[in-house]
Amino acid sequence: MAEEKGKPAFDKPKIELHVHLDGAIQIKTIVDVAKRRGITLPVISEDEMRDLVIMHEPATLTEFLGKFDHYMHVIAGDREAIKRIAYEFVETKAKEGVIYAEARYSPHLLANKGVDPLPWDQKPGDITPDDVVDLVNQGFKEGEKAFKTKVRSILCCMRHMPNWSMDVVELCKKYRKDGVVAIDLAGDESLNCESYPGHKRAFEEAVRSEVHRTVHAGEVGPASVVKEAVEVLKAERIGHGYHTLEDQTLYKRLLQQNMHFEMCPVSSILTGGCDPDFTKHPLITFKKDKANYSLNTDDPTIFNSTLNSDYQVVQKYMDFTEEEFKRLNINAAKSCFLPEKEKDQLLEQLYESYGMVNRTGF
Ligand SMILES: O=c1[nH]cnc2c1ncn2[C@H]1C[C@H](O)[C@@H](CO)O1
Repeated sequence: MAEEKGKPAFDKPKIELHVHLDGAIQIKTIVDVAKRRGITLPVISEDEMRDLVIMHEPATLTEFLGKFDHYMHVIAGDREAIKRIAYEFVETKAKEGVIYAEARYSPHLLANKGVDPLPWDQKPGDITPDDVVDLVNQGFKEGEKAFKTKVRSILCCMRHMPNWSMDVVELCKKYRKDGVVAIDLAGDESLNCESYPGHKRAFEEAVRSEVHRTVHAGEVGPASVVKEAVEVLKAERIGHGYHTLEDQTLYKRLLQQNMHFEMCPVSSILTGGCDPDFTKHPLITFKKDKANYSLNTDDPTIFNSTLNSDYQVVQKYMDFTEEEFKRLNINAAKSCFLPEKEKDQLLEQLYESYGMVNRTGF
């Protein structure tokens, strides 16, 4: 995918709200850690590993989710590796011109203790989901010091693991003043919440405890999943949401409510969420309607992309202008899950760098 080359599509400070930490690991890190831990990978070189992990053609969400099986066992259950991926994440985002990012991950998928079932066929160890959050926090904090980009975490519940979800909301509560800003629900959207009440209970607790909420919905699944996210799980933002357009009543209502949509253009094609012809992309409608949305990479390792490739795609195929890039980043800052004071500071930073003296215009 990665277009890159030449001048970035939007060479100004950016905000990214939808990116999976475990979908943004450098291939070199995977190969290095595997060597150090004596883990045999299915291939030997970095190039072969890249070829195995990257999605080259549009496929399905299930095929895409299968890509994590190739490397998660290398990072999970290793303190040094978990901290390292967090630190390197900040470095990458700083290079991309991101001044604030919300990175998401499932603490359970990186743990090797206190998680049932143990993921990735690991041997039991001593890293709990709570330890994972602490390690990621350490990596982000050290990264912020070194690279000046601020990163906060969103903790993911996984659709197929409803018995983990109460743990996830408790971790969000425990770390709310220390790096964690929200809860999410990720994974296979065909598993709805009626059949998996664990998620509903966790999101009810999130509402009760004022933990911010975003939900993957309408990425490959129908508008009804978006409706469930908003009405049952009380989502404040929607991850992807392309298929919301199939229910015009819902779409109009969400437009009116100024719902934020976390859009991931490159991802949307490769997961089979949207038609591969970018000129027919739902994002064009969201833009025309001046909706509240952000642009995001989602899983840059697997999509072989950078934030700039997402910006390039919308510039090339959807006529995005510098004005629209500014507008959507301001909307992203307004819709981020930081405490109000920090949000205001972030907005100030954007207004200043965008030369918006009177702070209005959109
Ligand atoms: O685009 C996505 N849709 C649904 N689930 C996803 C997507 N990207 C990553 N995930 C899953 C796989 C990861 O292991 C998990 C937590 O980041 O979230």
